[in-house]
Amino acid sequence: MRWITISSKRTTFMYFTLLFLLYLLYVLNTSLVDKHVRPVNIAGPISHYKSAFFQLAALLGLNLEQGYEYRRFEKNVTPIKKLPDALIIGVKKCGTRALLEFLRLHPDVRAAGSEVHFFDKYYHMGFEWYREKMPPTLEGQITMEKTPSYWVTKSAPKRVYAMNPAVKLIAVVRDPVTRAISDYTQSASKRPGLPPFEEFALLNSSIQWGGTYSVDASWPPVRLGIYARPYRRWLRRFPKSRLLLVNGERLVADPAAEMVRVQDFLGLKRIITDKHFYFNSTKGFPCLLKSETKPIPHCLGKTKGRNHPRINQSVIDRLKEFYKPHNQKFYQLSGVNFSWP
Ligand SMILES: Nc1ncnc2c1ncn2[C@@H]1O[C@H](COP(=O)(O)OS(=O)(=O)O)[C@@H](OP(=O)(O)O)[C@H]1O
Repeated sequence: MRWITISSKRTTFMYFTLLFLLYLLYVLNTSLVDKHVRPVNIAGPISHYKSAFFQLAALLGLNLEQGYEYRRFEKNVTPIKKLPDALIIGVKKCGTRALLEFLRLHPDVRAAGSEVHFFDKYYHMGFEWYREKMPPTLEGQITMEKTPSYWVTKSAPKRVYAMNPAVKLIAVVRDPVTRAISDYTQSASKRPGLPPFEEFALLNSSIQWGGTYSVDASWPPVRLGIYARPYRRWLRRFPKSRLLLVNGERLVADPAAEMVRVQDFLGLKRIITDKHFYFNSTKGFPCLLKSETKPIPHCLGKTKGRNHPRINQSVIDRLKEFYKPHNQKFYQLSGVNFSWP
């Protein structure tokens, strides 16, 4: 009789220990999965129970998996399309494509290949349309998109904020004089016979006040180099800490260093390093080694890194003078001195 009591106590104890272990494994299993980004489906919760059960069985020395994959540390296996977590909002001709291509080396970044133009052209299509344009991402990966015209779209800050007030923003900036020439070079490549840069940059009858030229600030390639105005507009909606300014010149001279800043800002592990870049002297720009182990060289296409026409030095000097106060304003607002000449 006494033996039966002891035996049943032991069984009850074993029973509760097993239940406790099962519970513990279930909690451990579910805590490793972020349910927020998981699509709603019953397969997820069921798989937690399954794996907890198999783990418990394994602890007891039994192999009951019979072809089931061991899923304890597995992240979500169903890629889903999300609205962007981060955006490259500009600036046109400052190296936005290069930045996106560099970021794509990171395994935790997925980006839309082409410019989506949602916040400037297609906002009326709605967020669901926008989400569909995004690549599928796994849990832990961030979704990105780049459209440089967002920088100067007046309604963009408000619209982006409506999508996600916690979104991270990146703007690449470069010396506005070189940026203007780059912008013109792009137009000239599409329209052979376009009058020279100087004719657009300076106003007609521009020799005033004993030889000083007057800059045409309404010409888009010139106007776009006044960074302070759009920057201030973005700062009305987003804190400075959420808008990273990438130095376009450094992105060419030392891409790895600039990518450290970008990865830190996006909360990514520092995976993109100097091992991913080499300087291609024919192209005159850094190109990519797509994988550290099996390096595949890759340069940006022909439309990136074009030869610029030679511009009259006096026009360049006049543009530099023109931009000086605007640059100072921008340095003041951003707290960064880009030292553009
Ligand atoms: N690694 C690398 N390879 C090639 N080009 C590079 C690179 N890094 C920065 N850049 C500079 O990027 C300029 C084009 O800028 P964007 O990509 O922002 O142009 S666009 O607005 O998307 O049209 C492009 O301008 P151009 O030189 O006038 O072609 C380049 O100066």
